[in-house]
Amino acid sequence: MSVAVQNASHIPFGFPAQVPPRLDATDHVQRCLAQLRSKSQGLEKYIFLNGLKERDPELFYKILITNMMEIIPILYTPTVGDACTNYSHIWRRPEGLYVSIEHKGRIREVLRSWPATSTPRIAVVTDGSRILGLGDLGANGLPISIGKLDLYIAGAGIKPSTTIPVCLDVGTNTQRYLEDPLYIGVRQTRPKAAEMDAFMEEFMSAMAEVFPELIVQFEDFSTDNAFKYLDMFRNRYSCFNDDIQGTGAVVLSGFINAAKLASAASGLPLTEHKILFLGAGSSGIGVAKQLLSFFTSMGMTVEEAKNKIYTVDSKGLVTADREGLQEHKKFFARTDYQGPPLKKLADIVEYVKPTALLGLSTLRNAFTEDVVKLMASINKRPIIFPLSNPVSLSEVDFEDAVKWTNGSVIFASGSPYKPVEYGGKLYEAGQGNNMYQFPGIGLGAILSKAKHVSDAMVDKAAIALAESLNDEEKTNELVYPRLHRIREISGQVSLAVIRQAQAEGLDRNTEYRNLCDAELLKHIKDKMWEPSDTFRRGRL
Ligand SMILES: NC(=O)C1=CN([C@@H]2O[C@H](COP(=O)(O)OP(=O)(O)OC[C@H]3O[C@@H](n4cnc5c(N)ncnc54)[C@H](O)[C@@H]3O)[C@@H](O)[C@H]2O)C=CC1
Ligand SMILES: CC(=O)C(=O)O
Ligand SMILES: [Mg+2]
Repeated sequence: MSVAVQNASHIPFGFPAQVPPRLDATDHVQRCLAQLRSKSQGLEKYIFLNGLKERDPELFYKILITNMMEIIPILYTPTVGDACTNYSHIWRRPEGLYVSIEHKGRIREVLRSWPATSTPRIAVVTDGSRILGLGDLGANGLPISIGKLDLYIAGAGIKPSTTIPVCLDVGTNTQRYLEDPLYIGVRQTRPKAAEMDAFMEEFMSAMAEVFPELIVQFEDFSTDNAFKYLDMFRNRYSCFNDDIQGTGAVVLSGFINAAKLASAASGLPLTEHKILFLGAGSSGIGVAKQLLSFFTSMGMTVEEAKNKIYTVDSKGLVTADREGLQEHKKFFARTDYQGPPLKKLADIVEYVKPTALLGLSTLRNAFTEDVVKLMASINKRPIIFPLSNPVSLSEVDFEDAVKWTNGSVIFASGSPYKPVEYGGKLYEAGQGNNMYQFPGIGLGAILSKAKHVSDAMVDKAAIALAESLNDEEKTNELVYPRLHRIREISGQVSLAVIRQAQAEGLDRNTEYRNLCDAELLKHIKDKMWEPSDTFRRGRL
């Protein structure tokens, strides 16, 4: 092997660096994995991977794509939660786009400074105000945008250079960050609604002007703003909200598969299921709306479908007679409950007798032993989905759910759990996380150049995911496909999204209209970016 000389600018005093004579690309993958595995803490692994991505992005993505089960929990939930919480302290280099409240009036200029080497196609945009279930992390929220985009790249083959991770640095209401001398964001509290709305207007119109081919994914905005900005922008720009729509779609699809398993055991038709949500925020209400849309597509009236859904917030069962009820909670507020407010979850489960209990509350261990056992006494196969992230906020741990239901639980969680052995059988947890949806929704929107991301496109994405289980996964009673198939799944989701965009005339790229499904699927797969296998071979 020839020995090349690298002119690496980080070598002190300008000495040229030399690649060792026996450096082999395949061995180097193993070397990097060994270095990663030698670190005991999740955050150290995150920092290591981040450094690898800077040094050798092709190698980083190769390792990610070929080791998803191991790497995704580091770059994404749960470890990305630690990375965000500590971002001001672990920050090493610029790796995304910060648009600050101080840039008001000149946001276009700031966007134009983005060093794009390809036409930008997808941006994940957070304002850091509700990162996972960890609250207002301000400018520390950037790693969530980066992590989501790494999933776009690994899970749907989006070309890295076409992605833009964005954090809107508009302040934080978290006192410990405002007092932290190393905090990297503007040191002020969040603006009032009118100022924030004007900022968002300028930002979105600048994004559309500077990056006309771009889809915007809103991520981890606090509840009110999540709903508000989706409503404000969804018919004007190509955008969607991952926490409302992506989560809605992924949980609907897991619910469909879980309900089939539960109904097979109980004989109860799908239309007789009752769903209880702990958490009535952006994701809880997003999922409830997606379920409503599914039930109505099965022939139910809106009232009948709504009647299947119960929501609970920090004050208990959400009822219409409650004073000062927030706007987004009103639609699903119950009008049929008479009696003193129901506050305890066990009492609410006793009253509702749900077939499915879904947690999007950020409340660790909210599904207590008595609640889980009650679900198991009401249902032969209780559906229990603790969906809050990261895993430290999960409403119930997988092992407990299996044990307390004597193995009858149908389980999916927001963050990953390892398989559990119980009574001589191995149980696998599903991962009900929007990562199964947004890469395919985004890819479909990018390829079709969708004018908007419609509700029907999201509905179709959910059904495509539900139908993507293969025979092995069905035999093992999984409710989501195995993660290593994510590219294949994203292809199917993307196909469904493109077809729906065509049906609604939202596809600005009309070239795919004449392709049959098999041809279009092949085309989608051919479009997926792959890291080069050479990894810097040119320099080795
Ligand atoms: N698995 C997935 O793909 C996703 C999971 N999530 C997770 O869902 C959680 C919630 O996210 P959002 O809905 O956006 O947050 P949010 O702040 O909009 O909503 C939280 C809801 O939980 C309720 N809540 C809080 N404390 C409670 C208590 N003690 N008892 C009952 N209810 C309580 C609140 O009243 C609110 O309705 C987060 O942990 C987030 O990471 C969010 C999106 C996707
Ligand atoms: C998964 C996700 O989007 C969240 O927890 O916010
Ligand atoms: Mg989110």
